[in-house]
Amino acid sequence: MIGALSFVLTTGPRIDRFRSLIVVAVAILEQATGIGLAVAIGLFSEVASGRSTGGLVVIALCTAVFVMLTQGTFIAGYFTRLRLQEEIQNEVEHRFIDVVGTTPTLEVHERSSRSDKAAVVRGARGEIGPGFDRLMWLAGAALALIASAVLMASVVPVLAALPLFAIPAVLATRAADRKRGRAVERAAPRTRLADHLFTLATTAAPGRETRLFGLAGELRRRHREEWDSGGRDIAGTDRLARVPVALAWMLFVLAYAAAVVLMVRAGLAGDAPLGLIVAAVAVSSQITGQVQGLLNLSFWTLESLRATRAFLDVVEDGAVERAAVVPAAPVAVPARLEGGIEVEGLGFRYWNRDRPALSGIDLALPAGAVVALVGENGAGKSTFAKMLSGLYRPGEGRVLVDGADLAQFAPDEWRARITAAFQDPVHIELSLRDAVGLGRLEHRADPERVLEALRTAGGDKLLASLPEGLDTRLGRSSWDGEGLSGGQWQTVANARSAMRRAPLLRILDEPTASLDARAEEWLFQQYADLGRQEGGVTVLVTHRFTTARAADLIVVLDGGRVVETGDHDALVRADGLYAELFRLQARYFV
Ligand SMILES: Nc1ncnc2c1ncn2[C@@H]1O[C@H](COP(=O)(O)OP(=O)(O)OP(=O)(O)O)[C@@H](O)[C@H]1O
Repeated sequence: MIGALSFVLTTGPRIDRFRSLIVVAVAILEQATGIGLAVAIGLFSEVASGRSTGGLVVIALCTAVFVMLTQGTFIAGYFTRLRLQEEIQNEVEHRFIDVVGTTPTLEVHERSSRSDKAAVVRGARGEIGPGFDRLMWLAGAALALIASAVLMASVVPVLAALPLFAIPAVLATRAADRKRGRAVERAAPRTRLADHLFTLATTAAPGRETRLFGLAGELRRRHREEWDSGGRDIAGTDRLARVPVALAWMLFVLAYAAAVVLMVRAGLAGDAPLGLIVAAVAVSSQITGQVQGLLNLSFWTLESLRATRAFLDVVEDGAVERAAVVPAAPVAVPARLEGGIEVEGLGFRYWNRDRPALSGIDLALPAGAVVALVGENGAGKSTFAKMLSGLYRPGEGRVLVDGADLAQFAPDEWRARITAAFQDPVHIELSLRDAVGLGRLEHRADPERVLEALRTAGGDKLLASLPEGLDTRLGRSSWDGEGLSGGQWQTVANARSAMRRAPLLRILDEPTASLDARAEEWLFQQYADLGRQEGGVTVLVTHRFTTARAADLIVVLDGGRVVETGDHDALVRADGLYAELFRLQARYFV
């Protein structure tokens, strides 16, 4: 929590010192209003008892100026406070994007110990921006409470101890909040699932299937179930945790009642001037409000601190991963592949799985070769492709690029030299020029380069069909753009991957799944020719044996292991799993 506190205290002033100063001033002045008015009433009654008209006028004027000053500062400072909160929020969100969007591996999205934390931050990130403001108001409220205690103590010294009776209530609230925080973290997998169900039920892409299968009611029911079961845990924790808060609060009320009795007695005994007693009684009437305010502010401040701590955890985990994955003195990625990529004893297990997804993989992928990865669903093809791109860290073994261990490369540098197209590509809803050009940021504005990439991916027909050519807006979820078919989105993604020239590794993870036969044939031929000319390794994950048979090397995976390798003729002769799967598929085409 100390780290979160120091982050909250320093981020505001670092981003905007002037606005932070105003926030501090407003927080303190606003809280001083009650005390100031109580003192004014005390002075008023003192002067009134001396029948001094001039004195009364001066005090009335001073009171009016004081009220105008405090309320004016509050009103004038309102937008400054909002603006500072937005600035902090912006900074935090940008940093979150930097960390979560650039960690070298996919662990932050897939390893639950990390993805749950990231989900908590996504859900509670709105609490981080107001953290500085809440903390300052909390400090202001604490100062006001102390000032009230001093005033009351000047009537009856023992009353200085009154705020101490508020401490158990504050501590109990803190403890209750900590328990709530843990319950929220425990409920994170359920809330994430509820979010997913909400997205399924309310967004465009799944809308077709949810209507066709009449899923709205079912999704609503499950969403409610997940939400309720997560919420029940939080509510149950809240209920138990609030009991000590209520008891501590009662203790304070009793102490307050005793304080009032003591002050009235001092007044009757003539132990203090009338004005002071009036001010002390006036201030004591505010104590409950002050303590209540203090408790509310501590709750909200703790919410901010908790969200900040989760954010800092995500940042720290990202830094730990970076330190483990990015070598201090990286080896340069070769300009061109000479020998090829070798895989030695490669093994990998997903974090929530008992069985490895890949084990004992030994392979040589020669430079310039087209390598087809085939195997049944769940055999490990996509996992292997992700290992080659460095998106997962090998549990065992290593990947060698021309003899250099992939782990010795800077991940960004390696990824800048490879390219990939996936079966379920991201629909980048921008102009066609951007959706393709983003494959190579440096050349995204170069129309020749974008057109060439579209040609390579067989996107000429798509381009010709769009009303504004490269400037056509794509997609209908984010704006009123051109709707594309599944195959057309796939073509855009394939073109994006073709923006990178002469990659050392080209991963094609079923990029032809939604393409027609002609488009698939064209695409495969293009990539095979490019790969052979440029000398990189082309890894093609496919279920279509008509495509796989043209590869230079076919690797058959089964249960995370390589069970066969060779070219089509050799594998058919070997009459193993490949031959069986090939015959099964061929049956439908002859
Ligand atoms: N993110 C993940 N977390 C946990 N397990 C996973 C994850 N992704 C895949 N797996 C598991 O790893 C194994 C290999 O999956 P992978 O996606 O690599 O198979 P595949 O051969 O590409 O399958 P398909 O042909 O269906 O695309 C499967 O048992 C799968 O359930």
